Amino acid sequence: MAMLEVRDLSVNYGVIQAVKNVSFEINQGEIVTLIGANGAGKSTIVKTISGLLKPKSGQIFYLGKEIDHKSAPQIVSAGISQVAEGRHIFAGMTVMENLQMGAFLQKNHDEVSKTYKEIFERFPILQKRRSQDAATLSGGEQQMLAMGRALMAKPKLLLLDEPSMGLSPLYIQEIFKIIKELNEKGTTILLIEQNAKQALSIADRGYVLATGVVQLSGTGQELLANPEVQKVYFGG
Ligand SMILES: Nc1ncnc2c1ncn2[C@@H]1O[C@H](COP(=O)(O)OP(=O)(O)OP(=O)(O)O)[C@@H](O)[C@H]1O
Repeated sequence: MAMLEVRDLSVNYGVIQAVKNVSFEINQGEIVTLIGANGAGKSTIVKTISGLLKPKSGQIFYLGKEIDHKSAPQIVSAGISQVAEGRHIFAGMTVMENLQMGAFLQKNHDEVSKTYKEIFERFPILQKRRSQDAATLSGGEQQMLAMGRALMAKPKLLLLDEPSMGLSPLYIQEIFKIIKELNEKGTTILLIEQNAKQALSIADRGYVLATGVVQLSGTGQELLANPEVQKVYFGG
């Protein structure tokens, strides 16, 4: 059984059909990437998995249970956390306060303290900046904070929407390294990226989306070697 199964999913914004009969699955322990141009429907899929949008038709199953009718907090409680595109940290709050917001569903204080420790080990810069307002962080640090905040909920499945967006090459390398390490430590990952080459090189499997439809799928290596992917995404 797949950890997450998206089955024949269609999502509309009014009359705009953003996602059309999309099906894919994520197995426990995998990094799966969805790649595609602007407007392909990637963010819409992520928002629908995390309960922020409702499908027009189709179903989403998580660990065998249908979740597409559940609320966003119920989905976080079930073990799925999202890091939204553009990060959306709370700019007027400190780093520590932002992390606290990520633990809003955690009742066990000892467990929360342990999670802080793990986050600070993973992102030492956040510990260094813990009393600073989040607005004063660099773009890369804000991305780390957004990831750290999502990890405070101890997700089994982490949804990352364009984590490399707007970052300098050095930070992009760092973020991809962290994603790989998180996965090696047991977090299953859905990675949405425009940075197709890097996403496919760390992904077990990938799906290529165009105008709301899955056009290609395969292992990360197969898609990297695919002439069509090379032409469209890597410039030939
Ligand atoms: N709130 C909205 N209202 C109306 N249409 C929307 C809305 N959000 C997205 N869309 C449309 O839905 C389609 C899919 O958008 P989506 O943001 O899911 O694509 P994406 O692949 O994530 O693109 P990007 O890489 O630019 O974030 C696009 O045609 C977009 O214009």
